[in-house]
Amino acid sequence: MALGEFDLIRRYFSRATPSALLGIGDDAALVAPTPGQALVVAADTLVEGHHFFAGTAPEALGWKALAVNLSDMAAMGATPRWFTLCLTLPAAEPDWLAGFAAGLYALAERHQVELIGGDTTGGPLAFSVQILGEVAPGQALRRAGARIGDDVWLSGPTGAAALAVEARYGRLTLAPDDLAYCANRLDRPEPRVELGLALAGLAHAAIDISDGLLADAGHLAACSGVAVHLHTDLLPSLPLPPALANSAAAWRAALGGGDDYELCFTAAPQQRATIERIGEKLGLPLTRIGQIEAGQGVRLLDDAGRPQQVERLGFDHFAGK
Ligand SMILES: Nc1ncnc2c1ncn2[C@@H]1O[C@H](COP(=O)(O)OP(=O)(O)O)[C@@H](O)[C@H]1O
Ligand SMILES: Cc1ncc(C[n+]2csc(CCOP(=O)(O)OP(=O)(O)O)c2C)c(N)n1
Ligand SMILES: [Mg+2]
Repeated sequence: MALGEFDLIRRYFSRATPSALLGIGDDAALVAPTPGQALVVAADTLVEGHHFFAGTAPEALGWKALAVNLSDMAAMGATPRWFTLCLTLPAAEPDWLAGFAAGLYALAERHQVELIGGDTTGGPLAFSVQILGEVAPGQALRRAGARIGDDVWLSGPTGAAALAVEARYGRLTLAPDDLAYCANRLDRPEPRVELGLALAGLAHAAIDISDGLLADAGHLAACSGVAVHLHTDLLPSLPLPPALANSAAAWRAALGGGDDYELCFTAAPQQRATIERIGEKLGLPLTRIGQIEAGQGVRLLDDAGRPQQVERLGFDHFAGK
């Protein structure tokens, strides 16, 4: 029996929403933000063929649709609370929908965010999530705010997801174990929500790495009116065999690949010990990769402090089209 639009919503996307005043089923949802907190609002879309490959497991898609939005909450130092989901589907397939919902709710439960509404239409496969969170107004982590002399930090290593993209386009061959690691980083990114919360009020500026380390560090530099100096010898290497981890492909991916959903943030050097303790507590490697200087843009320096020539790297939906 064909699954209708309203059956679909009821069956797969209507779990209880105890933290909302009114959840799914009316013309809109009602939420009451915590008094004194600022509401934090972000949205991100995933489109087949642009953000994910046709045939990607539905669990991974449900997970990632929410993960990329939670990552924006993390980058703001916000507590995520509620989200809406706009689904565009070529067909209503029960197995696919059950998988998508399982991936979505697995991550939602982990971060205690509730799906409170959305929209469902027919069309080419795409998902758009809008997320709502909260932060004490003065504590939000912004792209602006980096100060000259700050350390520049990065969570996790970057580049694995972009290596998986290269492999899936057939431009790179990876051994099965290496592909499994990279594909997991691409399909199931872990949004660094707890890190963002720990950094709120501590870091001076932050951004999540979606378009690539150099591009996103460039956004932080531009918003803060400073230069970001990054040291190639400080960049964390991927937990992959050295021949791959040190390859030109891994290097390009780490600097310009994107899809990492790690946080790049700046903080005063006096905070080093505190930040290292946060990393240990969260079991998340936090690496000091550079510092903030007067000037503009991003500079990449080798181990002798010599500036490296870098091409304009980073993901752009419209560049070159
Ligand atoms: N179509 C749009 N209309 C209004 N604001 C937009 C639109 N697209 C992006 N933005 C805003 O531009 C800024 C940069 O967006 P984006 O690069 O997508 O950030 P992020 O990497 O955090 O998702 C954000 O403040 C975002 O809200
Ligand atoms: C099929 C496919 N091609 C390319 C990529 C790589 N890719 C797509 S979008 C993107 C950047 C992030 O997407 P965007 O919409 O710019 O997110 P935002 O910066 O708004 O968070 C990257 C690296 C991919 N994940 N899948
Ligand atoms: Mg965006």
